[in-house]
Amino acid sequence: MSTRSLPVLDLGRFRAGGAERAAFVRELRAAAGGVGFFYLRGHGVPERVTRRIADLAAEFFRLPLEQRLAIENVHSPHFRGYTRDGNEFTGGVRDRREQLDIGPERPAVVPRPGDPSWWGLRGPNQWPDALPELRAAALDWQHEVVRAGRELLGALAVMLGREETYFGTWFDEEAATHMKILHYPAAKDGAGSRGAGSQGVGEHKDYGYLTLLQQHEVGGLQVRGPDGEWIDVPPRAGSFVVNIGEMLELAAGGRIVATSHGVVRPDADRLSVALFMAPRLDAIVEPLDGQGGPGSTRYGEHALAGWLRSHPEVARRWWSGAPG
Ligand SMILES: O=C(O)CCC(=O)C(=O)O
Ligand SMILES: [Fe+2]
Repeated sequence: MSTRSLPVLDLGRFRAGGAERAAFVRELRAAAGGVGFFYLRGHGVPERVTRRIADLAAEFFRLPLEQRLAIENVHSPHFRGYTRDGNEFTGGVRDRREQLDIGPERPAVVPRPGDPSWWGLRGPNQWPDALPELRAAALDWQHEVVRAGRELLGALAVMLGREETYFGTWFDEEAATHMKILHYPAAKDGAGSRGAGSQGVGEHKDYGYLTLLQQHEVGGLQVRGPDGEWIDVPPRAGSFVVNIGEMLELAAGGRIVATSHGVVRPDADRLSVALFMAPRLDAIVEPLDGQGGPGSTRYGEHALAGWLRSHPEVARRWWSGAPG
């Protein structure tokens, strides 16, 4: 285990312009091109919004199991809703976490012959009847964090020598933004360090562009450093943890990296809320200047493959004919 810690970047400096902005872009280059993970403050998301979602997340996971299961994701072809502890897989191994997946609130696409299957990811969410205030709080949080994420994408574009609006094309109102509310139950069996049975969520890379993560008091998140060592990412009040996803690594021609990370089972209950900034499902993500890495990728195909891998029950029930 490494004792190094991740850099803390202040997005307010980018907004300030001039020398501050230039300094921010330099720090961003070092952070995004180095470990690929950093803390972000100065993001402008009000504390009222982060506190509210934290409180409601805790309340949601305290609801009786049958109320959580009333919105289980097996009822949704769009992988929306609740996943019970142990029903998600990473690297073929069961994760020990429960979660609520919330995507953009849109009507399902009525499929026509020849339509690509990934359009089926579009559709409505499932919301808990027993906690009606969660809907507004989640959408409010999402709205605020997306605003910060867009600003950061603008800074990354500048860092890559492009206009601030460079990534905007695929991030219009059809963008496949996704939010996940997570609970890692305390490991009562002492499994909370790396080794057999310690997987809160297994080692993975995120598949979109950027992830902004709000963590509460209990840690457990670890990232792979450049030398393969695990670096602890403890919660920092008022900061989000940001990491680069696979599609942004591709879009940036490999100049910034998507870093592997995972969560070890904590010894006390851990809550986190993640926002995955992702482009439209029909986006064709291409390397900047045609440089480096694999060729262009259709985001919808990439995202669907990930969902099918991690949620086999939903895959069996709704997607048995889909390419996988
Ligand atoms: O809960 C966390 O801290 C990380 C979650 C994560 O990496 C993910 O869901 O992709
Ligand atoms: Fe992740």
